[in-house]
Amino acid sequence: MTAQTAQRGDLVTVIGLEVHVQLETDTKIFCRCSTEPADDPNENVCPVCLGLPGALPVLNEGAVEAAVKIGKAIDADIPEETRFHRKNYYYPDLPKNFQITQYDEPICQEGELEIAVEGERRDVRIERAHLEEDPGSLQHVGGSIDTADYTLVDYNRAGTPLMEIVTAPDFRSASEVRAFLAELEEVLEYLGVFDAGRDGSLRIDANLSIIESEEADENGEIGVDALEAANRTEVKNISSHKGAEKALAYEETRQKNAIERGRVVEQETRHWDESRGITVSMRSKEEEKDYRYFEEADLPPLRVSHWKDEISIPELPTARRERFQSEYGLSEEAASKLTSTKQVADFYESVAGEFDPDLAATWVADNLLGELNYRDMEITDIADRLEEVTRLVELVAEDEITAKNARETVLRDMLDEGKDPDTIVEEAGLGKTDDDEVQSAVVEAIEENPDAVADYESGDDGAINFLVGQVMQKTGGSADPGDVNQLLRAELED
Ligand SMILES: Nc1ncnc2c1ncn2[C@@H]1O[C@H](COP(=O)(O)OP(=O)(O)OP(=O)(O)O)[C@@H](O)[C@H]1O
Ligand SMILES: [Mg+2]
Ligand SMILES: [Mg+2]
Repeated sequence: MTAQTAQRGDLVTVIGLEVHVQLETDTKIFCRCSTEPADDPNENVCPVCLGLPGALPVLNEGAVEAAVKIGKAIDADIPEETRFHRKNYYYPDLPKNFQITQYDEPICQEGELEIAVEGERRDVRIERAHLEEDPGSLQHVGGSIDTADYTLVDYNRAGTPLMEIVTAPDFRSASEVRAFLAELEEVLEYLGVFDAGRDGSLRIDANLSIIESEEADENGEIGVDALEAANRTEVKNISSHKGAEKALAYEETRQKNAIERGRVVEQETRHWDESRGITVSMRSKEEEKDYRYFEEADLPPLRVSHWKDEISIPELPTARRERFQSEYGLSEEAASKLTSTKQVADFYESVAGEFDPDLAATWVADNLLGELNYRDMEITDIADRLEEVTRLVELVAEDEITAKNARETVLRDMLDEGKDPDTIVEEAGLGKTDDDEVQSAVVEAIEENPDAVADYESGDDGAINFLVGQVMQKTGGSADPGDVNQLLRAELED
């Protein structure tokens, strides 16, 4: 970082994230209540997740399995043994007045995640990732958190398994944060431990501080002492990538303005108010000692050392992206699109295995994803119809229908009307017309349009397009326009 520009150039933005990921398990982390979205508030609850006195937690094996998968994916150290602690705080979303979480022996330590920023790859360090229970959710009625008339409490969410992933303060801009969140979500979905479509499944606390560039060394690196000494704010209540970007941009400007005016940035917890697009001060930052962490005596320490050998994870997006380029000769852009979710990548590979990889790429990346996107759908919405899509690609590969008809009629009707490709081809008469029929349409078009023929013969090459149009009309659009063009020219030569 060189201090060439005045004032603002002298300040470095430092960001670290705490990302709370809801793990996809059937039941909650310490009881057997369902994690499915419920119709009514306080429906999926029991003495354990309501925190009634005397109720005892039992750890959900599925949550630990998911945590180990995440640990392997971020190349974290998974210790011999992991423990749970009580983090004490008083707030209505948590009826026990403590949250069962992990403290100094979390299930994952010191991992990393590779991201690409402006074409350059680099690692973001993950300090730790630990398991904990989600608190209940609060609904503020008649305003925001600081202005509401009253607040309703819903414990359906209480006890949903969470993985809190804590990054090192390695980000220097909101766009790096965006790249990280996108990559993280992709990885989590590949692992099958997370559903991005679920409301509130990813919630972010964003920590931001502004540090004078004099604190940085010649490589722009800022030392641990300076990072620790800096006053940071922690912005809570961010539930989307967009929200994170906006909240960080707001916070960056707010802190820089304060510094430029000679004011001190308070170390505090702030709340992101999505509807107003601002962060508001909530409280001074609580310190570790405020939480009176102590060991959760109701849960014995858990030996996890052997789990990592027994649990396997699939090929991850970055590796798969690279393999798609080398194995199928795809561009980086196509490979990225085709690996954006595991389902898309798996489907691409099944199609590429049967037909030409390039044709498969056009069909999956451009046609299918394009039409799905237009309809606000995902590949998972047509999971049971992928065989039909493969059949459609086969019809094109075997030259039974034109690519244009396949794309513009068959695929669209498949998605809009739920019919299978063969039925659509038959009903709409899209099967490629046989050569005789095309040939006689060519002869007819020439006989019926002497003016266009005369124009063509006197050197107006454009007149051929009119004749092509006539033939296409006669064959109901099922002839190949390029072939028709050739046939017309050949016929007119004679
Ligand atoms: N100078 C800094 N500027 C911005 N972020 C920082 C800075 N120093 C540390 N951080 C980030 O702050 C976060 C600290 O999270 P951690 O969960 O360890 O502590 P906490 O926020 O105090 O605890 P809690 O879980 O109770 O919120 C990390 O994401 C880290 O990268
Ligand atoms: Mg934290
Ligand atoms: Mg925090």
